[in-house]
Amino acid sequence: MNWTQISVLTTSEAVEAVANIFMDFDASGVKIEDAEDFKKINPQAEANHGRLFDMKDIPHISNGAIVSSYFPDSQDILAKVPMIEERVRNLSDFGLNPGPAEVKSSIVADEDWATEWEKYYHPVRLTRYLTIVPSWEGYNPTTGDEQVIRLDPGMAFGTGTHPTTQLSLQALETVIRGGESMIDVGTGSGVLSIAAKRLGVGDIFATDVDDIAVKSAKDNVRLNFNDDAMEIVPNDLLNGIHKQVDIIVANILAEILVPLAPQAFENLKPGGKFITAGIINSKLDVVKEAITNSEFKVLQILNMGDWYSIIAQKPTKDED
Ligand SMILES: C[S@@+](CC[C@H](N)C(=O)[O-])C[C@H]1O[C@@H](n2cnc3c(N)ncnc32)[C@H](O)[C@@H]1O
Repeated sequence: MNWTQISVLTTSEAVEAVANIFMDFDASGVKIEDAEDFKKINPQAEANHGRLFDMKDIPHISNGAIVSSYFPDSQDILAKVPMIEERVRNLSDFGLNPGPAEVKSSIVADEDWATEWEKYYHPVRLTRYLTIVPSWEGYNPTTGDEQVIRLDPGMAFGTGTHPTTQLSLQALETVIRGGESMIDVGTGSGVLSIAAKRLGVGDIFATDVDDIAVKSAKDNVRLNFNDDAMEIVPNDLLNGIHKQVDIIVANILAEILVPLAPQAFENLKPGGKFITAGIINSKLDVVKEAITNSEFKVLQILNMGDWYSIIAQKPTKDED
């Protein structure tokens, strides 16, 4: 079967939002080529800790980003290109720079696109303790305290290599002491829940609004633990969820974190930690304000390039 590939030339800060637009048009898959990802690679660190990319093998762009998506012939996506173009241009209303927002189309054969990225994805030690290993590669930990996360992200977001995921992993390493309960909102491939379990979290409840992500997270949990290691359900934010946990983590766009903040407050025990990531620099103040308006105390702000993560705490009973 032939597929139509639609590609948008945009900026690094807009890649997630453009990917979301494609998903709204029922794309069957999204590929991101981001110049920032390549600039951040430190060849020496890669050599020490296992290799993420083989630079010389990869066709890459030196500026901005290209987000491509794939549609079956039956969707007649070419007729909708003007609407896609308009949605991308309108990202400036949300404080994101859409860049040139140039849209191109081409025809690709079969489903090669679905597995194309796999050849660039290798084991990588992402934080002090966490190494992500693609499910199809063998790997032996190099130190005793290294925790391995086996992952086949498939169509779901979360290979572990995006800065927002890395910031979330670093924040989890900072707050986890062992034995906590946790909710992961927008679990994607399940990467944060699997990492948290490896770092010693007890009960984990993970949600995602996207059914493909829920399936992918379940498959990835099975790659690492037993089926019943954690509960993963389709859900929009924390609507209808009434729990009392020690940690809530959410790596989602800022616009979605804002309504999540009061729900997180309700679902945390006194003293519980709320980790948010997915925050582009222009949105940091908006998210911080939503967090403090919900009576959280901001403990720490982590930063990687244009991206931020916030660790906040619900006051303990004594602080009320
Ligand atoms: C940036 S990805 C993060 C994936 C993974 N947690 C990570 O850190 O790599 C955001 C995820 O949030 C999900 N999501 C978006 N809006 C949501 C909502 N309203 N409720 C629950 N999940 C949502 C998306 O489907 C996507 O899987």
